[in-house]
Amino acid sequence: ATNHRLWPEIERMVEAQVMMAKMGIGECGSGWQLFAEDGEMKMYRREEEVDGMVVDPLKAVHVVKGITGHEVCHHFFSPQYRYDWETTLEHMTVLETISDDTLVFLQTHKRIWPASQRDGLFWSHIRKLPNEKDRDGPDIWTVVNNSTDHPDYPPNNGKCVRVFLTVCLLCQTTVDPPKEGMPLTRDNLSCKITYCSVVNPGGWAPASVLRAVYKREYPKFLKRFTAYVKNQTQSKPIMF
Ligand SMILES: CCCCCc1ccc(-c2ccc(S(=O)(=O)CCO)cc2)cc1[C@H]1C[C@H]1c1ccccn1
Repeated sequence: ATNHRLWPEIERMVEAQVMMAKMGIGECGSGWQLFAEDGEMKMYRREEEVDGMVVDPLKAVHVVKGITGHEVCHHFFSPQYRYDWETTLEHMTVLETISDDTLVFLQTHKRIWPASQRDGLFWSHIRKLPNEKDRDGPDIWTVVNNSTDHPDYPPNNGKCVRVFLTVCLLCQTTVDPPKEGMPLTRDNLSCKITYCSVVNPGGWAPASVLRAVYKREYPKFLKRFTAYVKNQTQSKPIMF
């Protein structure tokens, strides 16, 4: 729905986030340090603080066989799967359905001692993008999540401290064509996933605690989420 109050912001954020996600780590500016690696998954972060609070930008790249970018983005965007893969989630509500590709979420995350509990209120938008490199190749799919306001849920008015986040999941599918006359199967699929996130914890939390939490939670999240998508799709028809 292009006539919604958030539309100009969504357009601007999607364009900016997709451009950043497409850039390699080298081009993304200096200061990226590899902090986690597991097979094809590589996680980088930049150490940044705003008003003394850790807001380390994170960029992860991963290559997963047997699934498509559409399937990855569909399972990331759609609320009905979220409790299955988002382990730090305590509660999730869809506050607004702006259109079938744009939702507003309110999420409370489990408290991480000794910091106080956090919640996040953000719009989430899923979009298919043309594959510029290979016109007749599979499309690129992306989901962008960005903090927003909602009149009924002002920040920090209850038990939770409101986090401010911007997240971009960008997926590029590659099809390795089967032998002449053989059917296309999931063995011919590979998906390059780029996950970028900046989470401002919203209120003070010890830098050492935050960095330890991110170091533990982000690799776990991406591994668990991609394994979940593989599991959910393995016996289903391919969704391009
Ligand atoms: C003292 C801790 C303060 C920060 C707590 C917090 C809040 C939200 C978030 C977060 C919110 C949304 C997203 S998402 O990618 O849009 C998916 C939808 O859920 C992702 C991560 C993260 C964390 C930090 C736990 C850390 C953490 C890291 C990866 C996963 C879960 N938790």
